[in-house]
Amino acid sequence: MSELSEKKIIGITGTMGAGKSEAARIVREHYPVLDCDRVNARLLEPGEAGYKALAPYGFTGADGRIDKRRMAAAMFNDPQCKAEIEAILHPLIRQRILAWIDQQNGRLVFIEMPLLFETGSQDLFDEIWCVCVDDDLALYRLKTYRHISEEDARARIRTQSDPASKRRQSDVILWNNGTKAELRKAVEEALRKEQA
Ligand SMILES: CC(C)(COP(=O)(O)OP(=O)(O)OC[C@H]1O[C@@H](n2cnc3c(N)ncnc32)[C@H](O)[C@@H]1O)[C@@H](O)C(=O)NCCC(=O)NCCS
Ligand SMILES: Nc1ncnc2c1ncn2[C@@H]1O[C@H](COP(=O)(O)OP(=O)(O)OP(=O)(O)O)[C@@H](O)[C@H]1O
Repeated sequence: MSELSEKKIIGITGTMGAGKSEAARIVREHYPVLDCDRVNARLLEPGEAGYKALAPYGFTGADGRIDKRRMAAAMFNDPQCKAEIEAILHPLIRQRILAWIDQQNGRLVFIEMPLLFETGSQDLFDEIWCVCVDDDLALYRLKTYRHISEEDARARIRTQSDPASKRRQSDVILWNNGTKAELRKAVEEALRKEQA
């Protein structure tokens, strides 16, 4: 168990488009799951800590909200800008994760964290599950179902650590090259092992 608490804290990670959210949706039917992309989106809302800290970057649109397309274009075309923004947002995300963990009473809690390894966050977790998919299938799904251009998806994926290294560092591998029903089976099997 983590030194942070008596709970078992499980991280769900994987490359962009691997199916983390899909896996998390199934886990959420049984256990609490924190979605770090949502935590980050919240931090970027007007008045929130991330929004305030990013004011000098001029990403705010006419409606007073951060224009995420503009922010993504800046970040994924300029490694220096990306590093600066991450240095602002990642510690804030970590703070929110710790606060959320503290509020949970259950024995098992899950955190969906895309950049778990990239941010060196392994220390937060008792176990890490990695959702994996072939590269071409991830790009196809992102394009077809999430309407993200292949170019934008590739730009993000290029900056993430490679899937094989994520797999090597994970305790459980959930392959998602098949149907959603097959992913559900794999997730439910992993959950059964936790309950055993
Ligand atoms: C660039 C931003 C504005 C794009 O917002 P958008 O709503 O389009 O995407 P969303 O936040 O839902 O992320 C979708 C996926 O993009 C990938 N991604 C997001 N941020 C990053 C990053 N810094 N590096 C690599 N990949 C990333 C992840 O696979 C993530 O699951 C947003 O992702 C952001 O603020 N990123 C910086 C904070 C961060 O690192 N978040 C991810 C870890 S919690
Ligand atoms: N087995 C599957 N069959 C068909 N579509 C799938 C499958 N798994 C996931 N998808 C779809 O593929 C897309 C990408 O999956 P998902 O959003 O879960 O990935 P993710 O790893 O959370 O990506 P991100 O890093 O962007 O958050 C979604 O539209 C999802 O519904």
